[in-house]
Amino acid sequence: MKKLLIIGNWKLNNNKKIILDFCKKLNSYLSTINYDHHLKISIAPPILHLETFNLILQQLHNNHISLTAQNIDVNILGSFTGETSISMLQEIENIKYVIVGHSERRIHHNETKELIAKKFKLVKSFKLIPILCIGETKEEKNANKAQKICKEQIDTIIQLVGYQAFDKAIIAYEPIWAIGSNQSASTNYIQYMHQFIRHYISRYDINISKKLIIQYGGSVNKKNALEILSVKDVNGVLIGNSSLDCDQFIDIIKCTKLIKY
Ligand SMILES: O=C[C@H](O)COP(=O)(O)O
Repeated sequence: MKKLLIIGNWKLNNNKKIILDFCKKLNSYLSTINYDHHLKISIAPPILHLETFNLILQQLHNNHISLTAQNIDVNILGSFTGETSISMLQEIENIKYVIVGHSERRIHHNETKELIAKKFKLVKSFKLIPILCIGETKEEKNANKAQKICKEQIDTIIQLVGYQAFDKAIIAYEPIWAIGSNQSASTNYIQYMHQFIRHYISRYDINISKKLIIQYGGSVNKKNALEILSVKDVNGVLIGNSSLDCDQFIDIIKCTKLIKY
């Protein structure tokens, strides 16, 4: 049975009232099912709401939902107005994962591969789990460069941290053209890219590659989740829009029960 990690990335959405309702509903659903420990569920609210989310989870005696940070600064402390550091995040009890290199940060905040590698290293050194987002643009896909782009994004991490960095790390393959488009990549294409990523890591270490969690992200919804999660080399999904609605998020979780191994 493969491990599955389902994460809702709320990006810049939702408020305290919605968090409360969402947590109650999701927690009560999870407490009614026979919880499968091959399945992990996490939510990445805006950083401002992580502490609120955490307090609500504690009040609900939650055992099933962890928290993910959408980003961190590359500095640990100092004069960096407006930033949040990894050491501050580490104080929040339920935080487990940190997203690094999301394409929206690469594009809108000019994050370079080198900066992302530094953030990845920082997350590892603070014993949290980095989720490295990689993926190509439509133009790069059309030019047959998708694998080259993903390889380069992985290589920058390996150059700074070594291939061992991918032990207990996560890669989220998110083709930029599929994000927020309502049109996910086809399952054949997802397997083609995920297999490539796993094979690429296996050239360094076969055991790390076998255990590597590779999530898919890009217009996952309750209609396509089952077929995407059933793809051989998919170990979970990173969900944007469809994670904002708790009912739809629960429907996606329900799909994990239907996967045929
Ligand atoms: O982090 C999530 C991804 O960017 C996917 O977003 P989406 O599900 O809205 O396409």
